Amino acid sequence: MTVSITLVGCGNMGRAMLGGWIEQNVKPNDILVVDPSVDNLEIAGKSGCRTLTSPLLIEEGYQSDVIVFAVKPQVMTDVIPAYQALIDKGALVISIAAGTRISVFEESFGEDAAIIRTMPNTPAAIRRGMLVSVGNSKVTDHHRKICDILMNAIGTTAWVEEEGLMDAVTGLSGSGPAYVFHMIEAMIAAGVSAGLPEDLARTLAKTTVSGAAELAISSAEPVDVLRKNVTSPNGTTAAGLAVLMGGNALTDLMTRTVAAATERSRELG
Ligand SMILES: NC(=O)C1=CN([C@@H]2O[C@H](COP(=O)(O)OP(=O)(O)OC[C@H]3O[C@@H](n4cnc5c(N)ncnc54)[C@H](O)[C@@H]3O)[C@@H](O)[C@H]2O)C=CC1
Ligand SMILES: O=C(O)[C@@H]1CCC=N1
Repeated sequence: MTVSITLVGCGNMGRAMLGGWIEQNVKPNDILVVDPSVDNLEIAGKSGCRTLTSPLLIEEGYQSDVIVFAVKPQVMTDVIPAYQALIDKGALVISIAAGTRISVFEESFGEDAAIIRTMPNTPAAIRRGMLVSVGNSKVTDHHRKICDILMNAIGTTAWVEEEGLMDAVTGLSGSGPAYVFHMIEAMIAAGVSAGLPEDLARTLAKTTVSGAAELAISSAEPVDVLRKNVTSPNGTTAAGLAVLMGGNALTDLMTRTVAAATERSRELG
């Protein structure tokens, strides 16, 4: 099945998805990108897709199977009314905005519109994203199939049936890459402070995080067993983990981190 896509907003996340779709052989001809930023359109245009700075420039006969809204939550209500004609022609709506509820789209497009809210993350750019979706009652199996085609092209997908879960999804996997990047930054700084040259510390930190994540995904063992496999009795890892796990330090910090992001997602709604 081929899917024609209108991508509204081609910043960090729009670009990540676009890169993944093109890499997965979605035809550039089947993609229209709308974004007022000429710089961002220039980058998007390099993939061969069509680009426009405004929805006012969309020709009358144009239609697409799906409109993906990838603009900031704060401007969403101003942006979406200009796409009513495409919705009237039957386009499925997918929004990736943090916080913005399905009801915001229903209020603008009417209750018959099929709306999916998806939370991706930036590793979608290398087809390693995590994408979680929830749909309204107008979303059919056909719509789910369209969404799955787009999202499977750029990562691992899951559906939830309860929209309320999307705030915690956003707090964990949507924002999660930033937590991991910061952990890599902290590991580099720690390596330097332990005496390593910065270049070497950077390579060691990135490769260790990437290798450990790959092992966690590919191994049949649960992650706590993988952790124990590294930890020799009275060895170096035990000494390090006594700091990281002492008083539940990292778990407490991560719980507060995800809770703060989850709460912010609720506020944005
Ligand atoms: N960056 C991330 O890791 C993730 C972001 N999101 C969501 O994705 C959405 C976009 O976030 P980012 O890409 O990070 O922001 P961004 O600021 O990088 O991109 C937003 C884009 O929207 C464009 N834009 C502004 N007004 C527009 C309009 N009227 N019509 C079309 N395009 C317009 C901007 O020029 C820009 O290119 C947000 O709603 C965010 O919550 C979701 C998951 C992860
Ligand atoms: O920081 C944000 O609001 C967006 C949503 C998830 C990741 N980035």
